[in-house]
Amino acid sequence: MAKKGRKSKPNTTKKGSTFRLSKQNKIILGSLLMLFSIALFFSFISFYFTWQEDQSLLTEFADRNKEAENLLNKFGASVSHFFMYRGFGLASLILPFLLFVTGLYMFLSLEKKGLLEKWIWGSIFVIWISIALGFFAIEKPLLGGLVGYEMNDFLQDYTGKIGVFLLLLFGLVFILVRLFKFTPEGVAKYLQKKSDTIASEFKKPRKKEDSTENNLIDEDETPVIIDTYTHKEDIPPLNKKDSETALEISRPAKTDIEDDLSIHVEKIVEEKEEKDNIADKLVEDFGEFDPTLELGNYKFPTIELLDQHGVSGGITINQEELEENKNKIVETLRNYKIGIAQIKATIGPTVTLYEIVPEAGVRISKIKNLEDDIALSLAALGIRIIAPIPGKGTIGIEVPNKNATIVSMRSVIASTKFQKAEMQLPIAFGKTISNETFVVDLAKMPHLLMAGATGQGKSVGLNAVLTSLLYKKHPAEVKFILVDPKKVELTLYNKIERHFLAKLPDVEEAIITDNTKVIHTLNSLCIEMDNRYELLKLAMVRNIKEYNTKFKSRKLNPNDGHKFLPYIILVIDEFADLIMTAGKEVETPIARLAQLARAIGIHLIIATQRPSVNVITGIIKANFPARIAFRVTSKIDSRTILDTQGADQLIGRGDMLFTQGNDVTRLQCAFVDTPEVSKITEYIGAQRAYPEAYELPEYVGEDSGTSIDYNISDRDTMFREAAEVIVTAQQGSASLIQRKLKLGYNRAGRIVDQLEAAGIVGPFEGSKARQVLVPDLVSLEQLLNNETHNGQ
Ligand SMILES: Nc1ncnc2c1ncn2[C@@H]1O[C@H](COP(=O)(O)OP(=O)(O)OP(=O)(O)O)[C@@H](O)[C@H]1O
Repeated sequence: MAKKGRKSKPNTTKKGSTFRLSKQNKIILGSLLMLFSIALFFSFISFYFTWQEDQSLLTEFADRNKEAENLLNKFGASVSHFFMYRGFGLASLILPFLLFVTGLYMFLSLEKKGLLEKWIWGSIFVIWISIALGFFAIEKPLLGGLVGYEMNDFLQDYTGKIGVFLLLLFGLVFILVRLFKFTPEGVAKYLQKKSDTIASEFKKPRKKEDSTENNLIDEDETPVIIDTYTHKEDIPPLNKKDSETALEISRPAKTDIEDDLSIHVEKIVEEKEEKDNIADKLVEDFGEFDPTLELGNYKFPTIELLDQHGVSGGITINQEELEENKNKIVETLRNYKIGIAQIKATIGPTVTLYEIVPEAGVRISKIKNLEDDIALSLAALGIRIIAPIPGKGTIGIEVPNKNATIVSMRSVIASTKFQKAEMQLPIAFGKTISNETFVVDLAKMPHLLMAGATGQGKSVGLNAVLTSLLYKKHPAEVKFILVDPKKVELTLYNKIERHFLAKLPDVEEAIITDNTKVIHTLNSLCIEMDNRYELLKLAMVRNIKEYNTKFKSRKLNPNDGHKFLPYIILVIDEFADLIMTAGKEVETPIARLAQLARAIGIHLIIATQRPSVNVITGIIKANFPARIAFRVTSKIDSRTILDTQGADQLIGRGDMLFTQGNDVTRLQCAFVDTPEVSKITEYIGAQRAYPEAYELPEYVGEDSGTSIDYNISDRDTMFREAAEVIVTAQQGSASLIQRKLKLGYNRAGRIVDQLEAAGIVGPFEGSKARQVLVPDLVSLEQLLNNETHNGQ
């Protein structure tokens, strides 16, 4: 079929082409016409200047001796005489133009569609112009030519001069309306646009070059009008319409009346999914979901509940001390032949940072090695040398102030930095060495490891974290799970149980002091984590923030199990104690939570006195990038917690190092005393609360086979000795107990099972000896004592 159709086509074209010129002929004829038109044009122009001289020659056309003045000689003189003098005068110039266009059409084999129209309009123009110029034929006969003069004369005989004028005017209107599509509105619009352009240009005459966009519009628009009037054939009528519409849209405010504006796009915006529509309607009717509404009258604790510790008015600078320390540093370094180019001091609350720029050629390691010597010469503890200070190119020597200033919690809470912090879980830790309030987002950390020897400020640090959050967060937004094996540090928070704490169902005390319950809570948290991930998946969001935003805008239906999710913060004080007694049972869920819980708003804060490697294991460390070190007793401990030394050189009492990756920042922890915490919790506790603490999912513990032996009274009489043997040898094998204590195989095996249940050795590992979970006899002592306390 297709073939047929294709075949028939050439036939028809062939038929048509019998009347048409071939392409070559078209080119030949086209170029001939164009050249002829050019000849005519030059003849006509030249005729205008030479017609008088050449007039006499017209009759002697055949005489070859006579030459005409016209550019195209006798031919030019004759043809021009015919068209210009005897014909239409100046209007004859249109003729070469029409011939040229026709020639061009042929030359380029263009569609001849508009050509006839051009000739018709061309002829009308010729007649109109020649009649119009015929008015002046007596003085200038060439203007209108003979035809113009005669026609003018003829018409004047019947209608008079005014009549001819009116007829010509009508002719002009006819041409404008038919050819240029002139309408009164079009003229008005064009004039309006012009005046706008002029007005705007007057307003900002200098900015013309900058506002290229406006210029483009203006420049574009003006020619569009002119184009449509002058080259109607070149631009199809549709284009013209388009350009007119475009004009209206681009200036709706100015060209349209206000009624037109009010019809605008709102209806299109309303076209949304049905689901969103419902959500929008709900939001419209009830407003966004407000999780704080249940405790709508909740009042955040006031700043007055916190005390202003130490001197008010910030740090006092002791000029003498500064000078003295500077001299000592310079002197010590000079003794070792290290010259200083520059020295600068920044006074912090606890330490002053002396930044030195050594003279050229001094090795940094040389200064670093002098740490002890500088400390000796300054006769001060806690000197820390940072060589070089990251990003500064200087060497820092931190020297403790003789009189440290206490950074009160009140000052950091009141700071603008904290008050204006746009963070999900802002924590004001304290102040930096340059006395700036240090605020970080726990949600970004996303978990925090805290270590420090006893009495160096860990508990105060934990309280600072909790206080920060209590000052910034509504009970609906954040929940704490507090694990406090010491039983005294966090008990104050009992008062806010129904506001801020989370607990397992059917558990009396929200604050967990019993290590066995921690395992249940951790597993329960893992279930909560899995549940939350499921909710996030259903809601098709990636994190808790997006989820809660979607829930607030009522796009998630509570009937599908969706609910507002508060952040859950698990705080464990004395983690070492926990891992010693529960080992893997604690480590595994903690590692799991640490790895996965960030997106669903569960954050862990773990504090330990003993930052040894068997407490802060590799797996835990890997998942806690944010770490805080208070003063520790050895360089090894410092390395364990921070991966660098320095924490052993701190001065204690809240002097701490914070790292969240690479940089280590020295901070003075904000001090919040127990009475202050007590006042805050009382203030919150006295307010209306939820009926219950936030309930965590129930966890049904798997009873392991060895748990029967957990009963302390059922233990073998040789249990303690066996434990000591195992811990001393750091080798968990039954044969060792057999040999050392001269026991039978079965009895030794039973004791090993009991040791496993007590968390002293790890589980059975085939041919390998069991892992010993307690590092030394002191820890063992502590563990066994704890057990007896808990057992009572
Ligand atoms: N930021 C601080 N500013 C001033 N003094 C502080 C600061 N932090 C702690 N201290 C002082 O150090 C003492 C011990 O602090 P804290 O109880 O926090 O130590 P800790 O590390 O928790 O000890 P432990 O591990 O034995 O519980 C506090 O009573 C207080 O006097």
